[in-house]
Amino acid sequence: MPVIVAIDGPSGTGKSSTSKAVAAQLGLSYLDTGAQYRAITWWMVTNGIDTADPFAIASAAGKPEIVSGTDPEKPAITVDGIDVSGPIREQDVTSKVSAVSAVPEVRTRITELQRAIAGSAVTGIVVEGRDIGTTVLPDADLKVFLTASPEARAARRSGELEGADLHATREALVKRDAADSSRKTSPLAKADDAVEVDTTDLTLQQVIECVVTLVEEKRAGR
Ligand SMILES: Nc1ncnc2c1ncn2[C@@H]1O[C@H](COP(=O)(O)OP(=O)(O)OP(=O)(O)O)[C@@H](O)[C@H]1O
Ligand SMILES: Nc1ccn([C@H]2C[C@H](O)[C@@H](COP(=O)(O)O)O2)c(=O)n1
Repeated sequence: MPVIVAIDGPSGTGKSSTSKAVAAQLGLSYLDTGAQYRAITWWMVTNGIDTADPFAIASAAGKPEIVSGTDPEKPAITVDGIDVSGPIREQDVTSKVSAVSAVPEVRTRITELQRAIAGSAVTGIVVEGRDIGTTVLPDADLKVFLTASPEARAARRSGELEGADLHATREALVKRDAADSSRKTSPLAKADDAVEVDTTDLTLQQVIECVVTLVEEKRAGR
């Protein structure tokens, strides 16, 4: 039986790093759903769609073809055949992704893709995002909700970007979390049956070991 693992949480809590490592260690597929929302945002920006206009976003939501790779060792994402793994991490996309991902037509489209990918994972999959445990895969075998203090998350993010301002980084991620948590459709939220792991004082390796143990316990208890 394939094992389905949902990992949700705010920005910078370690979802991607943890999910990739857990999937690689356990021989599972991996899906970065944030990358999918970033990819559709990139397409909107590139095609001159006004990202402040939910109606314009809704009517264009069905147009781009988004293809996600599921190999945790080399995550890949294309839009209409173009590799967008670099451009989707740029500041312009990051600042607009919350607005685009709040549009219900966008969520319906991307959720369908996510369910199809999870359903075809032969050994199982680790899917990370904001609404995986609550909405996309409510029957997941294991749900984990990662948290960390805004200070720890900002320090982690600033470490990735040369010359980043810690205060500005903290403000930007708190603002994005607020937008993602307060949208009407499928907001960032912990599922009632998710295991919450506060990663503030844990190393990445400790978080990975914790989640691997939780998956193994689930598998053993089946
Ligand atoms: N427990 C940890 N201790 C220290 N650094 C960590 C920890 N977990 C993750 N990191 C580092 O923090 C940064 C952000 O991690 P990651 O991208 O996995 O977070 P995320 O939750 O997926 O963020 P986002 O939702 O914004 O994509 C990375 O540089 C990663 O190496
Ligand atoms: N399941 C998801 C995943 C992501 N989003 C949105 C909200 C995030 O701010 C944005 C980018 O995610 P990241 O790459 O930082 O993990 O995508 C969402 O609404 N639902």
